[in-house]
Amino acid sequence: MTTTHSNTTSTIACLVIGMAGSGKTTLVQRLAAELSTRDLCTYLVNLDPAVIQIPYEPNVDIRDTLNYKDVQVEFQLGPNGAILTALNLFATRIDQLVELLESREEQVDTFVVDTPGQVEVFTWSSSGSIIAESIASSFPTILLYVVDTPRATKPLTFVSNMIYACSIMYRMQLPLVVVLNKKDLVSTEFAQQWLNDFDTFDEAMQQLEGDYSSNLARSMALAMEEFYRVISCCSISAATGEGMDELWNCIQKAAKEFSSFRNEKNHISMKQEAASSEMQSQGASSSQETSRQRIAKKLICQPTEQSKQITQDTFLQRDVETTSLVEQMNEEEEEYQALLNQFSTSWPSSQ
Ligand SMILES: Nc1nc2c(ncn2[C@@H]2O[C@H](COP(=O)(O)OP(=O)(O)OP(=O)(O)O)[C@@H](O)[C@H]2O)c(=O)[nH]1
Repeated sequence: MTTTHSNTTSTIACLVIGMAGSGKTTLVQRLAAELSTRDLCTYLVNLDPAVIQIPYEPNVDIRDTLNYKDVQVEFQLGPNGAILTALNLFATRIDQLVELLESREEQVDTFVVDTPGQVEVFTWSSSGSIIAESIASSFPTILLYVVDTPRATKPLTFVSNMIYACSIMYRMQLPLVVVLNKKDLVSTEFAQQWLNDFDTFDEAMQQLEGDYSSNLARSMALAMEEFYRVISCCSISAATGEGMDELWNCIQKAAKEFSSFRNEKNHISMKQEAASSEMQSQGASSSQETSRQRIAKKLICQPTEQSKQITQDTFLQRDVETTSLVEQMNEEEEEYQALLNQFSTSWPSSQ
């Protein structure tokens, strides 16, 4: 590393995640190169144990401590199981990684962490959460969710990708930047429009009118509007370097939002703790109260005849439909009561 730490902001940690082949590794390389032209120093961490070649020189490489092939043989696992196990083993040493990063904080502007191609291995595993949470306990940490834009030009694929991004953000409780990659291959304008304006997305969906999946996608896109409001989005080409200014701005903005995400999280857990101690002091009736809330959630999440009907109707009437869903819940008091009894017996009273 030839560059020096700017000392203007505290060191930001970026976790680069995304579907296989979306361009995560290329982005890590590009980001390091771009930031070095601004005299900003990056520190690169590779957490993909199965990658054979990477186009950058990582400062920390999971492959130095774990041999993915040995893990596969030793634990008799398939490729994905071995990646997950390697990550689990690495997570047991996460304190060492964090100590190392902390010791570099003075010299480094940005830690960039490359994650396995199998996105679910990192984002849905305990080890992924442990690694992310440990880094976030020491540095403002953000998620860069890389989208393979040429593969997301169909509304259905696009919305599936966004649902994934949304679920990761809420699971990890970290600010997320959607990075629309490969803009040298396809214009990313369509995606920006779909993110900013539901009507444009709806127009695209009208070509699939009547198809069950199109109704589902519209329904999902509507539900995602809130998520779209809290994320940042930028268009880049990791291959050519186009859009890197915009990306760096988004990273800095997201890092500033990190503390409010954390405060929100603390706020939620404090509220949960307060609710739980109140429940304990109030005894069994409160525990039924909580079960009731859980069941209400369950009923809303389950596809009912009513909700199936909703997916077939125009969403202009969604408020009316939502009201009737609530009414239906009230009508289903009998089923509700049966579920309540079932839950009251199967859930421990402390729940
Ligand atoms: N044209 C173009 N190709 C890109 C871009 N970014 C990445 N690629 C190509 O996309 C392919 C996958 O890129 P990687 O960086 O390996 O993607 P990845 O997400 O790290 O892949 P996995 O780790 O296997 O999931 C490679 O052939 C890259 O050269 C881009 O902005 N434009």
